[in-house]
Amino acid sequence: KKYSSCSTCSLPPGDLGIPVIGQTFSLIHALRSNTDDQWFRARIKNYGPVSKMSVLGSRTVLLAGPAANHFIFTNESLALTQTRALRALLGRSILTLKGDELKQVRSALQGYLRPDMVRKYVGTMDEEVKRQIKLNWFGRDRVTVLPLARRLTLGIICSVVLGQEAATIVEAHAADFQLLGDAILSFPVNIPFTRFGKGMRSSAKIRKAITRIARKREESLLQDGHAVSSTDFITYMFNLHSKGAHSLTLEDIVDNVMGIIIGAHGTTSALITFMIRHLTIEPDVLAKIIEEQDEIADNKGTEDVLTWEDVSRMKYTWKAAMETLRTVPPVFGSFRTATKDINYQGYHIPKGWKVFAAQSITHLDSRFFKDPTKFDPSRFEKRSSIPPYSFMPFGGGPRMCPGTEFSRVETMVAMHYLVTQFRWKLCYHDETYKKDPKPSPVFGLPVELELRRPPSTDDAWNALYVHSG
Ligand code: HEM
Repeated sequence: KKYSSCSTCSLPPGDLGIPVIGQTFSLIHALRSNTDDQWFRARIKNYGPVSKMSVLGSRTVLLAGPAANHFIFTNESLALTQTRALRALLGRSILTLKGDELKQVRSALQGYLRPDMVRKYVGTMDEEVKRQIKLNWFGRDRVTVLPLARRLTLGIICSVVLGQEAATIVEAHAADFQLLGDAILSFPVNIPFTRFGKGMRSSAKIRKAITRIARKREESLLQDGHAVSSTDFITYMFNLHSKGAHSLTLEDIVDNVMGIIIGAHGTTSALITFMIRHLTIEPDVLAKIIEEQDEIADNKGTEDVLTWEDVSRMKYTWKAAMETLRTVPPVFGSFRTATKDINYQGYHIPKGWKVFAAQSITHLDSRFFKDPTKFDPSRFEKRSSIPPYSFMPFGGGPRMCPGTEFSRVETMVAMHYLVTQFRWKLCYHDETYKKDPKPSPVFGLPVELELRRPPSTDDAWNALYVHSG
C-alpha cells in the first residue's frame, strides 16, 4: 500500500505473493530440488532482469546479468544484509559489524589471508590433509565424500586459525560447526529442535571453547610481555590490537574466529566434493589432472611436504576447480540491503528493501559461457575471454571473499593427495544434489576407493597398506 501510493516511483515488475511468506517456500523448494536456476530464469522471462519478490519476510529485488552483479557488489548504498539469525549466531563478527569496526576487521582479515601469509600456511595444510587421509580415507574401500571433505576443511581452517588446540576443537565440535552453519539462513525462532535453536546451542558451545583458547593466548601475552610467534588468528589479532590497529575486545575476536571458520569450511568442502564428483564423470579432465599431480609427486620424496611453488604448478587442477565453482557455486547468491532509496535502470528500489543476485544466472548463461552445462576447464585458459562480472563464485567489490587464495591453496593440497593416492568410482551414478543452501549430494557422495600409491614410507602407513590389501 505504502509503495503503490507513491506516484513518482516506478517499482520493478513482479508479484510479492502472499504477505510475509511471498516466494520464500517456492524458492526454498527450488533450491532443495536443484531447480533454482529454472526458477530464476522463469522469473526473468516473465518480468525481465529486474523484478520484485518477497523472500524471508523482506521485499526483495532480483537482479540478473553482469551489470547487475557490478551494481550489487560495488554500490555504496547497498550493505551486506545482516539478518537477526546472523547476529544471534555469530555475534559481532565481520558479517554483522558496521562503519569503522567493519573496516578494521576487514583490513585485519585481508592481511591475515593475503597471498604471502597463506604461503606460510601451506605446511600446516599439508600436515592436516595427510593426517586426515591417514585416519579417514586410507585402508577403506568405500567412503562418503561430503562429510569427509567437511571434516578435512574444518581441520585445515582450525589448524591455521587456532594453532595447536585445533584438533581438540574439531574432535569436540565438528557437529556443532555443521549445525551452526546450517542455521545461518534459518528463521530466528529460538525453539529447541528447530534449525535455529540447534544452531544457537552449538554457537554457545563453540564460543565457550574458543574463548578458553583466546584467554590462554591473552595470558601468555601478558606474562611474556609479547605475543608468541605463531600463525594463529587470535595471536595475530592481539598483536594488531597492541599496535592500535583495531579496538576489538577478546569476545569480538572470538566471534570473528567463528565467522572465518564458518565462511571457510562449508564452502571449500562443497568445492572439493563436487570436484571429486565431476572428475568421476570427466575421465579426460581427470587424466590431465593426474598427469599434472603425478609429475609434482614424482619430483618429491615420500616424506616431503608440498610447497607454495608446488601449488603454483597446479595450473590445470585449479582450472578444473574454477569450472566446478562455475557449474556448482558453493554460495548460491548474495543479498544486500538498500541503505537509502536507489534508482537502478529506471526502477526505484526503496530504502530497506533487499537486493539479490544469484550466481547461476550468469554462470549458466550461454551468452557468457558457450555450452554452459558442459564441464570444460579450458574456458579458464584465457581469463580475458570471460566477461567481467559474469564469473562471481567469490562475490566482488569491497565485501569480496577474503579467503579466495586460502581456498585455492587448501583445495590444491587436498586434491594433490587424493588424486595421487586414490582412484574412485561413484556408488550411485544418478545421485542428484540439493542446495540447502550449500550444494550437497543427496546421499553425501559415497564412492568406492582404490589405492593408487601408498602415501609414505612411514611404518604405520605401511601397516595400514598391508591391512588394506
Ligand atoms: C571455495 C571456497 C569459497 C567460496 C566459494 C567463498 C565464497 C564467498 C562469497 C561469495 C562471499 C561474499 C558473499 C557476499 O558478498 O554476499 C564470501 C565472503 C566471505 N568469505 Fe568466502 N568463500 C570461500 C572460502 C573462504 C575461506 C577459505 C575463507 C577463510 C579462510 C572465507 C572467508 C570469508 C569471509 C570472512 C567472508 C565475509 C567477508 C565480508 O563480509 O567482508 N571464505 N565468501
